[in-house]
Amino acid sequence: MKAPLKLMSAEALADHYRKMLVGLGEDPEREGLKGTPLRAAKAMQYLTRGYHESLEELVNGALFASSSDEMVLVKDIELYSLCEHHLLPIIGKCHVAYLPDGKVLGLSKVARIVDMFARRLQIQESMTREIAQAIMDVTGAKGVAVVAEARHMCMMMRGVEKQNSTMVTSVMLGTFREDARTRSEFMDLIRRG
Ligand SMILES: Nc1nc2c(ncn2[C@@H]2O[C@H](COP(=O)(O)OP(=O)(O)OP(=O)(O)O)[C@@H](O)[C@H]2O)c(=O)[nH]1
Ligand SMILES: [Zn+2]
Repeated sequence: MKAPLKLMSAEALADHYRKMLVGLGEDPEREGLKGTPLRAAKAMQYLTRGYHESLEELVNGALFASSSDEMVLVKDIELYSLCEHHLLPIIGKCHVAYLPDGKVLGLSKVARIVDMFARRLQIQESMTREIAQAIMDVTGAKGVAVVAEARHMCMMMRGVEKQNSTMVTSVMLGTFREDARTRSEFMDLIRRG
């Protein structure tokens, strides 16, 4: 997913929030709302900051030579994203595994890669695929598996108003796709409490 073509300053974006408040029948000059347009603009910029991050800068060389060819799994990484249809939160967790091929990635970088794609306007399917592909590109692993489990506020707070459904998406690349045993080892590990 590409970054937006033209970026606005927080102040310019705040003007739009001010208009939105008026459109919603509110008074943006009342005491409680005075700072809100700028705060909301900055919050939205923060929640979409993933557009402006680069994989290279984020990984910052934290790739280490290793002869291990055993599965590396980072599970239960918190996920906060925004759905591109309603701009409402997607909240959940993500499990990322890879089979190293001579290189392992700094542990925190796995979570940073998840955030880089979560902090955009997303649909869960694309986000899952983008995370998997990025882990593959960075590590040159033999295989990558990503499972995301999330709740969509657009389905809970409005619309169909279902409070208990979770969307689960998975992307398997390389060995995880080709070898059922590797895939089921991963699935067993993430299901374990
Ligand atoms: N596949 C997929 N769908 C999503 C995701 N996030 C939101 N949606 C869905 O996007 C769809 C948009 O449908 P529309 O009919 O255009 O919008 P809507 O009238 O607000 O739909 P309702 O939510 O059913 O009220 C809805 O079915 C949402 O549940 C996502 O990450 N993946
Ligand atoms: Zn939505």
